[in-house]
Amino acid sequence: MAEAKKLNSWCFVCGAENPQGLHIKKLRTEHGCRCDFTVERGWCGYAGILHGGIHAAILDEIMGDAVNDRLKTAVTLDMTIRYISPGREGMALVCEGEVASVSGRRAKARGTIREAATGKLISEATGHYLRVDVENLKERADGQDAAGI
Ligand SMILES: CC(C)(COP(=O)(O)OP(=O)(O)OC[C@H]1O[C@@H](n2cnc3c(N)ncnc32)[C@H](O)[C@@H]1OP(=O)(O)O)[C@@H](O)C(=O)NCCC(=O)NCCSC(=O)Cc1ccccc1
Repeated sequence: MAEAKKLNSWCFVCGAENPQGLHIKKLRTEHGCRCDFTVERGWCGYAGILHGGIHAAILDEIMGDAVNDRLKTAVTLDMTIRYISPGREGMALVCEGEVASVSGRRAKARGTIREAATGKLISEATGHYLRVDVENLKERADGQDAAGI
């Protein structure tokens, strides 16, 4: 548990130690995971509209956390996002994720981002995840660091 916390403490989405991070606080739900957040100016791209990459980062994190409840430690293999309505600077949003299916080491998850006040759908995603051995993942990353990759 302490090791998992250490591995996540610099997470771009939820890591408390990352000064460049989004500092999103996640909550377990009956069906998976959720977070509530407000769009900051620095998260926007064009004209005060939430950047598509930030949608992706938050959806991936929330779906991944829902999957981790079932597969322990998984990584994203792929994800697909539909951007339905712009998220705007200052808008309060809710992201929810849940596991759609599990088969062996693999899971499929789905997630949504909605406007908190109205429930209006802002974006939705599906993703595939694969259970991995954390130590192997860490060793691989350390090896790449050593090789300057
Ligand atoms: C570890 C692995 C995914 C697989 O490598 P290895 O262990 O060497 O195993 P191998 O290559 O043998 O494959 C095993 C099986 O998987 C299949 N398969 C493989 N790739 C794909 C594919 N792309 N798409 C579809 N399938 C694929 C492959 O065909 C094989 O299938 P088989 O068993 O023969 O039927 C490696 O490619 C990797 O590290 N990728 C980067 C992942 C990464 O960085 N993700 C982002 C960071 S996570 C995050 O940020 C979010 C988060 C937040 C919170 C919580 C959770 C998540």
